[in-house]
Amino acid sequence: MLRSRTKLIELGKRQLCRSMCKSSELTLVEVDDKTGIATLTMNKPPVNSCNLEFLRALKSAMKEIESNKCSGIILTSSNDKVFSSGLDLNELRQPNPERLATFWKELQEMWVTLYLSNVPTAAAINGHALAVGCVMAAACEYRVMLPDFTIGIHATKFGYVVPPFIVNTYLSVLPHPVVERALLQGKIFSTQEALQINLIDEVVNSKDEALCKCADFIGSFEQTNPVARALTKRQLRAPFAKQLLEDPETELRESLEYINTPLFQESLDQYLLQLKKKNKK
Ligand SMILES: CCCCC/C=C\CCC/C=C/CC(=O)SCCNC(=O)CCNC(=O)[C@H](O)C(C)(C)COP(=O)(O)OP(=O)(O)OC[C@H]1O[C@@H](n2cnc3c(N)ncnc32)[C@H](O)[C@@H]1OP(=O)(O)O
Repeated sequence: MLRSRTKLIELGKRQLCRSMCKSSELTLVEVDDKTGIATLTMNKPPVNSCNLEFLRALKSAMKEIESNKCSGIILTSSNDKVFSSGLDLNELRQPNPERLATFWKELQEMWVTLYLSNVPTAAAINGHALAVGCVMAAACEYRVMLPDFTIGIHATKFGYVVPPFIVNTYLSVLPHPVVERALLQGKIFSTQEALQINLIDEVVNSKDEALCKCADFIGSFEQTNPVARALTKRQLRAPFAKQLLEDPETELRESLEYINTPLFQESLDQYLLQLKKKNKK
């Protein structure tokens, strides 16, 4: 009882000393004056689907947080049911070639920025995290999730080949056989299933609790040297990012080619129809 009261007081304090750092329409950044932890809230209605502008806003918010020497990043969502629904599929449908190339480059850069961030990163998953939404959470160092939501990469279910950097994000969190089965089945996990396979670290009952856990995780590095920590993290993660760091053009070319195939475009049309139909029922 006493412990939970102390926790609540602690939570209150944390909320009080939070100050706004910088926000755009699509992202909101709040920095805790005491801890230096930045909470980056995704705010693209209705479901945080990643279009070009949103990917740009996310990347620029992360870079700004790093350059302000914040002590860590907590990634979360302003929507209390959806963390992120992944890529905005409208960006991939009958695309304008120039915009698609810019979009895909932004995706690559946003991923590299988050995956190799110098500061500790944690995801407070307060809603469904699908496809690239799951990838963003998995690119963080720590994940805590609310019950009764879903998380996973279901690309193969609707006819998409999974790009290598997405495979690699899973591989840096989960063992190879688990990744293989999950990606080939296009498996979407419930919160409880995600905990069982260690795709997430903990389950909590509220967003505030999720933010608190993430702050505690980031605080656990207080006694480490930030430069040594960042370089060690980079060393551990570089093999998974090697391909994108050394040759982003090949990944870009292969993805654009694939997105422009009739096979991809047809399955995308069908999938988008299904998504819209669901809402008309
Ligand atoms: C060898 C080289 C290979 C290279 C391969 C290259 C390319 C392959 C590309 C593969 C990459 C995939 C990564 C992705 O991230 S694809 C995105 C996949 N995401 C999804 O499938 C999520 C779909 N959404 C949902 O399941 C649900 O929306 C939800 C997230 C569970 C939320 O449900 P709910 O709260 O009920 O909201 P609605 O369903 O009503 O959605 C509201 C509104 O938003 C539209 N919408 C939802 N998600 C997306 C999206 N990802 N993109 C675009 N639009 C989306 C939905 O249609 C609704 O619109 P209307 O209000 O107009 O009906």
